[in-house]
Amino acid sequence: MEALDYHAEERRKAEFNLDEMKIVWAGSRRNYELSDRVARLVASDPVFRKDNRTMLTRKDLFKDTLRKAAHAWKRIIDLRLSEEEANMLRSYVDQPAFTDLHWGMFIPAIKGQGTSEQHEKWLPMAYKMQIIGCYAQTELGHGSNVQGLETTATFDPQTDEFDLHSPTLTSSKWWPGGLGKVSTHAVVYARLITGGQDHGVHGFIVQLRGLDDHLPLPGITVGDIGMKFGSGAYNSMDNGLLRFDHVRIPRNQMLMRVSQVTREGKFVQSDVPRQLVYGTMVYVRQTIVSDASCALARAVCIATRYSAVRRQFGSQNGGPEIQVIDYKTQQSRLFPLLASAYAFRFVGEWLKWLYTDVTQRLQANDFSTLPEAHACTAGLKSMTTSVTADAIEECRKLCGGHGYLSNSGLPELFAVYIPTCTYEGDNVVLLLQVARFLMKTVSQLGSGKKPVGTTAYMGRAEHLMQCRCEVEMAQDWLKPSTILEAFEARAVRMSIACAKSLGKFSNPEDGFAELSPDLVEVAIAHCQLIVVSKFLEKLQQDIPGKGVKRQLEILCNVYALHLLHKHLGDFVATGCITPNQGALANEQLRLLYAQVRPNAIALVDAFNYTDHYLGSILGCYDGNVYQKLYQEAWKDPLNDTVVPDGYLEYLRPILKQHIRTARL
Ligand SMILES: CC/C=C\C/C=C\C/C=C\C/C=C\CCC(=O)SCCNC(=O)CCNC(=O)[C@H](O)C(C)(C)COP(=O)(O)OP(=O)(O)OC[C@H]1O[C@@H](n2cnc3c(N)ncnc32)[C@H](O)[C@@H]1OP(=O)(O)O
Ligand SMILES: Cc1cc2nc3c(=O)[nH]c(=O)nc-3n(C[C@H](O)[C@H](O)[C@H](O)COP(=O)(O)OP(=O)(O)OC[C@H]3O[C@@H](n4cnc5c(N)ncnc54)[C@H](O)[C@@H]3O)c2cc1C
Repeated sequence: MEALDYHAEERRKAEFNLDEMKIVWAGSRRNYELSDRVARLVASDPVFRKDNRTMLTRKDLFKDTLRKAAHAWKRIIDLRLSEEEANMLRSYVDQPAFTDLHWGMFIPAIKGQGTSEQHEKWLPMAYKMQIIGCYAQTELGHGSNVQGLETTATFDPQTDEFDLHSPTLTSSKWWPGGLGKVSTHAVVYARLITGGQDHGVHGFIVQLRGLDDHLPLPGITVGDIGMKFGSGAYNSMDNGLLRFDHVRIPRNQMLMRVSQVTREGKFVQSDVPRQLVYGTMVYVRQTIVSDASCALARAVCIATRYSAVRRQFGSQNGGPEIQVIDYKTQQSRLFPLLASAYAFRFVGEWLKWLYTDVTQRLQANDFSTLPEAHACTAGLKSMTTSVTADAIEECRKLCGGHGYLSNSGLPELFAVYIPTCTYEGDNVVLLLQVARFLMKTVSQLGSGKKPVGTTAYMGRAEHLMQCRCEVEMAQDWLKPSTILEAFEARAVRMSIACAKSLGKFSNPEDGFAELSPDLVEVAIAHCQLIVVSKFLEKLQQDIPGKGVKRQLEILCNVYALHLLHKHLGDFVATGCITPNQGALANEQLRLLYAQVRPNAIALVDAFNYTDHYLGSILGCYDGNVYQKLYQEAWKDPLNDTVVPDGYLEYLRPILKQHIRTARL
């Protein structure tokens, strides 16, 4: 018997080859096949069930997380999965866990900042999970300001050891994931002190718990920091606190790629830039951009599928009501988010390439592209996560009342996702880093130093400052060069205007602080330009499959023109376009939405998410929403009994009070 599919008609409308689009989304046929296989493996395994987790107490949720992590590890070993497959498996398990930090930060920190001897000693144990580690940087008093950390690591030449100490309450490590209850080790960031001199913040490998009894080692106080936002969600993670009372570690546990301390206690700064101490954050910010596209795609998939099932108003002669996806307002809220998911996917792919490139250069002692890699990872992490967090909430609203049900999957997705705007660098703080980079680039424009990479457009500032947009009809906005020039002109004009305003301050730092809200806008304009330009570059590639490239062109235009519409004030105020050209862009946008409409369901099918991973009744593949909602309601523990617990103690006395009152 053929399976019921409420979306069958929608799927028939698609004007492109879905299988080829799935490959574009996955990045390659190989990636598609790998991720499809691993996603199904997880979905079919009862241990990875997650539909009940919002009902669990914190302790039960945490134990469930440990069970899943142990089972995942067993599957990884038994099936001899590669590192890439293992990472995929953990991400499809879809439950924040200590393993994210062990594999995502502890190991990369040792790899990036350790020497080859340190790699040889620590990495084999970490890869086999004989030790489990976390990334302990943030403190109670300081997170963004890494240079303000207070934990000290004082070298003692007598014993050839460092003495780790938390001198104040605010120096307590606070937030590291996996620290609270699991990690046996941590990379701890502390101020290095030798011979009474402070050499700033460096990383140290520190054992926290006994490998036999899991008890904290002498001098170490460690625990969980408490419940976080939402039920379920990030509470599966043991974000922790940590204090040191003169804990001793051997000298060779300082990560010594960037700087060294000799046996005599001499501090040696190698020719590697000190910013490499921040290298793990650059790596993780890059992964967060790709993850943003996944989270956004997930929310959009749920909202799109539900919008095609949900009908409201407009029944004629007893016929069906209108699918809410056919309302223009629904399309104008939903389709830009769909386009953004694809845009973030492609910029994430490009950022991965940039990161790989900078890593190879660093190995060859070429540090020239490090500032750009920092600016790109910081800016794109900030922009994509802010958009995604807002988009998940928008998708909830697009699903009306049912979006607020836990089993829509959206509340939990939101709760898990939103800290991404804060961790790995507060989004505003990171945009200010991008702005610094841009202001520096502008200040060097007259010096003959040609801007390269993502700021190459600034080298054409003279043209971009006075060029005029040539759009006369709505369809003129479909020309890639017209779109690109409008975004470049807006970014360069905003940058130069800010640089000029900064020049009016006698103290540049005062100016930077005063103008920081404008500088944030400049950074956003630059990041949006990067995303638009990388989407356009993607379209230059050979993309096989009937109609696939055409759909991507439509999505790229939707992405760019919705931004133009949203930030019309910037584009018009900087004289990049006229108000009439802005209106034509909006007209074109409406036409584009009509082209997306028949393909919408297939465009979200291309994400290839299993129902398990989506975790949403509203987004399930077959669209059988109402029956599933009805069945699911009966599974709620409140429905275990017809009359609720507490009736006799609390309800009945109130309900019966009129009888007593009447008797009085
Ligand atoms: C299998 C699993 C796969 C993936 C999972 C991955 C990960 C795990 C999952 C999720 C993550 C979960 C939790 C998150 C964990 C954390 O949150 S860890 C803590 C993160 N903390 C931060 O991000 C702190 C943010 N603050 C900073 O980064 C910096 O302090 C600052 C950049 C804001 C400022 O630093 P300062 O030292 O004060 O710098 P400055 O004076 O402003 O700048 C000096 C120069 O250095 C340049 N620079 C700054 N940062 C970097 C960098 N990272 N890389 C390269 N260069 C950098 C800056 O541009 C300045 O350059 P100049 O040329 O202008 O001198
Ligand atoms: C779920 C979660 C997991 C985490 N995991 C880890 C982990 O594994 N390891 C770890 O070390 N840390 C971890 N952290 C800590 C995280 O990295 C920090 O919270 C983050 O870097 C932000 O720093 P903060 O908390 O000090 O924010 P603050 O800097 O105190 O920010 C507060 C406000 O001040 C503003 N602000 C701060 N500085 C400036 C400025 N210069 N200019 C303008 N505005 C400014 C910010 O925009 C924000 O609005 C985690 C945090 C969370 C929420």
